[in-house]
Amino acid sequence: MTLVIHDVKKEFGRHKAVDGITLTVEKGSMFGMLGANGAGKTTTFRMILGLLDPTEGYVTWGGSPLSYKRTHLVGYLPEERGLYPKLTVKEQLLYLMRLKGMKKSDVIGAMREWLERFRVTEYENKKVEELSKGNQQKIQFIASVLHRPELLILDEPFSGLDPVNTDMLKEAIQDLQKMGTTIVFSSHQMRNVEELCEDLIMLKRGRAVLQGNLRDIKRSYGMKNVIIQAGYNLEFLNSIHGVMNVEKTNGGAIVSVENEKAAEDLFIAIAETGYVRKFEVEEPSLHDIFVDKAGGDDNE
Ligand SMILES: Nc1ncnc2c1ncn2[C@@H]1O[C@H](COP(=O)(O)OP(=O)(O)OP(=O)(O)O)[C@@H](O)[C@H]1O
Repeated sequence: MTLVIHDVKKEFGRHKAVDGITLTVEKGSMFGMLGANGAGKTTTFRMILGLLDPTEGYVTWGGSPLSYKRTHLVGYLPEERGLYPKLTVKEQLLYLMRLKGMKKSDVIGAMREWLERFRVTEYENKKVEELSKGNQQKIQFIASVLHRPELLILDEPFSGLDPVNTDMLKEAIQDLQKMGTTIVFSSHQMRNVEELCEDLIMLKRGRAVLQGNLRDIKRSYGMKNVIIQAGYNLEFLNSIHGVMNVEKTNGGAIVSVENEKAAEDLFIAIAETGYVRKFEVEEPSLHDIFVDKAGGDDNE
């Protein structure tokens, strides 16, 4: 089973929310969908799920579109969390999983395993509205995976979770991947994306500004960070061609450069100036790449 998104566009009136995205997600992989607010992530998820029809192009899972008839194949954690506040956790999960065609006894068994895993067994018979936001989110996550979907779509799964719960959820997601689930998720927390996914797409105004394997992207990305330790003021480096930013640190600076050539020029400049205790060229973080590519308001 492969998820295929082929030259997909979605227009709302004259507004192009998604403007020609093509990507493939192989079975069992974890794929990151990144982009600033309004870049088109949720709209793309809704088209994958068959909740929205593309204006152009197509989306398929295992060769055909996901319609309501194939809803048991997919799990979805929507961005706007939508549980029924007056139902208990058990009633809620029973209701949602019956819609997916699951037997009551199977739902109860799987639910108890998940509640235990997320350390919330005491909430089984509590109304959803009585739970904290983070715990509601755990329940909603459970609702998206209880029926063991082949394809799991997670829209901002970590938002609103504390660090302990974030780690718990991360582990659960990784375990699902190990079991063969194909996972597509969005997150504004780049650290989580770096930890979890191998491949990604970065959207800006509905278009891909970057796409591919995360490690390849980092390696081939021109921009680098140079970590320097030297006992004198390094602000003069600002005037070197290709230097984007000089951030002072304790005993030195972190200098962002446009390419490796600029790093070389830096090296020569400071070696001529005085003693250098440390000079290290680092690949950019995904955060740096995001700000460089998907941030800002320019029309690249
Ligand atoms: N039903 C709709 N009608 C009109 N415009 C819409 C509709 N849904 C989304 N849009 C617009 O499409 C664009 C993309 O929205 P989308 O929700 O896909 O972005 P996103 O990347 O998920 O953003 P965020 O990170 O804020 O969740 C936005 O400009 C949004 O206003």
